[in-house]
This record gives sequence, C-alpha cells and structure tokens, in this order.
Amino acid sequence: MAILFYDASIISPMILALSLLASLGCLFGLARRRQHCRPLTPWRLPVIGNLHQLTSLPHRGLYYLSQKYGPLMLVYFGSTPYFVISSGDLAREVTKTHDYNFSNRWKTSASRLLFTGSDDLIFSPNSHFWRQARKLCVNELLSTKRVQSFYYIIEEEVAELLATIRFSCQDGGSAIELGGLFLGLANNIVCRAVLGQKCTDGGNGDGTLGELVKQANELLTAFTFGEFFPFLSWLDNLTGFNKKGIQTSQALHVFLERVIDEHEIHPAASHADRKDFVQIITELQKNDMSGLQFTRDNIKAILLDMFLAGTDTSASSMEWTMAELAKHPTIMKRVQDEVRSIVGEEHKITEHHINRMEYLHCVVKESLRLHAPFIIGRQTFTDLTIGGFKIPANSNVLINSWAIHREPLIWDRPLEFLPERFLDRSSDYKGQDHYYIPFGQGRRSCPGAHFAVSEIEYALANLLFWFNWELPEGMAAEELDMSETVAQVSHKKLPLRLVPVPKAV
Ligand code: HEM
Repeated sequence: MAILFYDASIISPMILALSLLASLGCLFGLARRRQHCRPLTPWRLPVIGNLHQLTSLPHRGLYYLSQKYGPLMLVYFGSTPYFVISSGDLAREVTKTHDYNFSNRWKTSASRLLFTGSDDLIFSPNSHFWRQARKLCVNELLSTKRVQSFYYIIEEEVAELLATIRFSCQDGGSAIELGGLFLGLANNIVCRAVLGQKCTDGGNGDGTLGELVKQANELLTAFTFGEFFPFLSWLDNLTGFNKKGIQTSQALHVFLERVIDEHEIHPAASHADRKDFVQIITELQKNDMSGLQFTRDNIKAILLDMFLAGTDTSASSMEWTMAELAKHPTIMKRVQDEVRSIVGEEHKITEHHINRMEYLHCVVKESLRLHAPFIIGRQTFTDLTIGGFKIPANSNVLINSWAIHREPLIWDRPLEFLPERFLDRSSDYKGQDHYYIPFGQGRRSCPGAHFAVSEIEYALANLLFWFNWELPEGMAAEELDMSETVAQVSHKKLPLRLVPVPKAV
C-alpha cells in the first residue's frame, strides 16, 4: 500500500516506459503461449476421467467446473475428450466466425443402432447428404409457409386437448397431470404433420409410435460403454443396450416402412396445401423436382428425426412454462389478461390473435431461456483457435447453453423467471443474440423452431384463455417443486399437477 504515498511526478517517464514494454512483452508472450495451449482440464480420475464430476445433471456439473476452469475447458468422459464452451462470446466464435468448421456432429452408439447405419439429419457430419437433407427440411418440410399449412393440425389437436381437460373438470376441482397431456399433444401434432395420421393409429401390435419414440429417446440418453470407453463397447451387449436398440429400431422401421408403402399405394388426393412430410418427400423424389436423392433408409431416418427432435422438446417446454406460471401468479394473471383482452368475445383463438400477444411471446422466451435443452454437441473439421486456445480437428465440442443463459454480466437476476426482460431485448429464435440460443445457432441450428414455437404458443394461449389454473389444494406457489431431471431434454422431476377451473362465460 506504500505506493499510494509516492508522488507521481518523481516516477521517471523512462521507468514507466520500461514497465509498459515489460508488461506488453509479458502479455504478448502469454498470448503466444495460449495460441499453442490446450484449455485447462479439471482434475480427473483414472479410467472414468471427469465423469464423476458431471453429477446427475450434467449441464450443472459442467457449469460449476467452468466457474473454476474457465469458459473453455477440456474434460474427459471416460477416455473420450470433449471441449466445453460456457460463454456466449465463445459460442459466437463457434457459430459465427467458425460456423462451417464447427458444423459436424458425431454419431452416438444409440443413433447408430436406431438409424441402422443410415445417415440422418441430426447425427450426420456436414456431408453432401446432410446438406441435401437440411435443404429439404428448411425449404420444404419446416418452412414458415409449410408450418402455416399445417396450423389447422395444431388447432384441431389443441381443441381435443381442451375437450379432455373440460371432461376432467366434471370431477370438480381435481388436479390433472399436464406433462402426459402435453406429450400426447406434441406427438399427435408431429405425427399428423409427418405421417398424416395420429401416433396412436395403427401400431401393428408393436406398440404405438409414441411409445416407440419414447423408447428411442431413452436409448439416446442412456449411458453406454461404447460412447465413453470404446474398448469396452462389447459390454453394451451384456447390459442389454444393444438388444433393446435393435428391437426398437426394427419396430420403428417396420412402422415407417408401412406408412411409406401406404402413401405409395394410395397416394392421398388431399388438399394441395395439406400434404404430410411423406407425401412431400415422395412427390419431390418422383418428379425429380428438387435434385434431392434419398434412399428409403434415408427417408425413414429423416422422418424419425422429426419425432426424436420435435416431440419431447416441445412437450417439456409447455410443462415448464405452465409450472413457471403457476409458481408466479402475478405473471400468470398478466399473460392471461393479455390473452383474454386480445381474444375478447371470440370463440376461437387464431394465429392472428397469437401474433399480437407480445407478453405471451416473452413468457415463452423466458421459459426457454431457463429450461431449453441445454447442451449442444458439435464436432470440428480442422484445427482452429478459439479464445486463444487450440482445438484440434475432429474434436467433440459441447456448448453449454444452460450456462450461457445464466451469464450474470448479460442477464439481470439470471436465475429468476422475468419475462419482462424480453420486452426490451431483441432476441429472436434464430440465434442472432448469441447469449440466447435455445434453438442453437448457425448452420446447424434447429430447423423446427418456428414449428415448435407456433405449437407451444397456441396451446398455452388456449389453456390460459379457457381455464384458470390453481395449485392442488393446500399447496402454496413457493412449495411447487421445480427440480429437474435430465433425459434428452430437461424435464420436471415431479410431474406438474394443476387444477383447471373453466373460465366463467
Ligand atoms: C421447444 C422445442 C425445441 C427446441 C428447444 C429445440 C432445440 C434444438 C437444438 C438446441 C438443436 C441443436 C442446434 C445446434 O446444434 O445449434 C436442435 C436441432 C434440431 N432440431 Fe430442434 N428443437 C425443438 C423442436 C424441434 C422440432 C418441433 C423439430 C421438427 C419437427 C426439430 C427438429 C430439429 C432437427 C432436425 C435438428 C437437427 C438439425 C441439424 O443438425 O442440422 N426441433 N433443436
């Protein structure tokens, strides 16, 4: 502290210049060293590496490690290395500056089994096939215009959900479990858009498609030896993982094969604006209109992707949003007032109404900030440098959006549910705001974002318009358990049970 008593005028400019040069030299040296450095690796155990530090909630485990080891660290799950990114600034470097270089993904043990070795969209590297499949998705299957064309499916399925809830109200004041209803809704919407039929139709004795997709999702998130200890992959035979994978895959393929056959034998003379994905793909192939060439296995893989990526994700987002609203009655009231004042005396909510529900949009964004799927996997093509650290070619990279969505310098009171924050923040779902990436960013970002948000907003607006929602008797808002469990996405650990009270007419 003595330095505080020095008179600045007696420090010679020469000494200042020398110390400045020395500091610059140090910094330059450091920067040069970092260029060739690997990021820090948390202390790890032999064989299992850092697996024990992940805990049962890996996004949190990785977040706590990043607090100590920095926004870019290198962890080992078993013998497999992963680079973990936990800041929006670095995520931007990945998906903006080096988007192409980070646009690979790796195939997991489960994805190899489920897609029987065929390429799909989610797990394929950035290859000629992936670019074709991505073009098909973005331009044909999930474009804004196409989502508009199957908005009637969303409306019809939500109307059925409302009827089910009304029916349950006859019991007078009993709580219903919303998670299962939302999963049924999301399954049926995706199933009708993709295959032209409901999930529960025509299970062929192999279980309904909804059940098979659930099994497939469980496989995708199960622990496998092959993933983390490639030399022990034979153990996946002993655990029954491989057998279950093959059985689920076969049942799914039989189901999808049959639906495609049916479409070919009886091409539906449906309304030109109401084509399902199978129809769209088979017509494009037949008429060679798109230059897209896919094998039968590729088509089945792309269809399956829609279920794996598009059902559980939307359903759990709806459940989390309703849980946050039940936990925050003032916000519930504000969004409900907005919905009711915009819809007024009309008896049907339309897309046009939803577009005007500014606060509802904020509520959904905020819920996705806190609860969206949180770890995005990418793989590099070539050696590159990020944040001054070198990442070699073919490295697996994890972007922890859970951590990015809670960066304290970016988000005011980051752990709180505050939809208002989005009134002044121009974050969209396209990843323009690199601190807000529920649907990822860059060329591998989610092509189903518009579909998902349309479905979530329409379902929520209807639930809020037609019902008031109360907690089960005797439960206070503070007591609502918000702990999570992790499958492919973050789920509420305890199912959300609320009491619907029909709106007075
Ligand atoms: C709330 C709902 C959803 C969320 C939060 C979500 C989130 C994501 C995220 C984070 C990714 C990875 C992005 C990246 O690597 O940068 C992704 C990829 C993907 N999503 Fe979604 N998604 C949702 C719904 C949907 C829906 C409804 C569909 C289709 C029906 C869909 C289809 C896909 C596909 C095909 C990919 C892989 C894209 C590729 O690798 O090129 N998603 N999603």
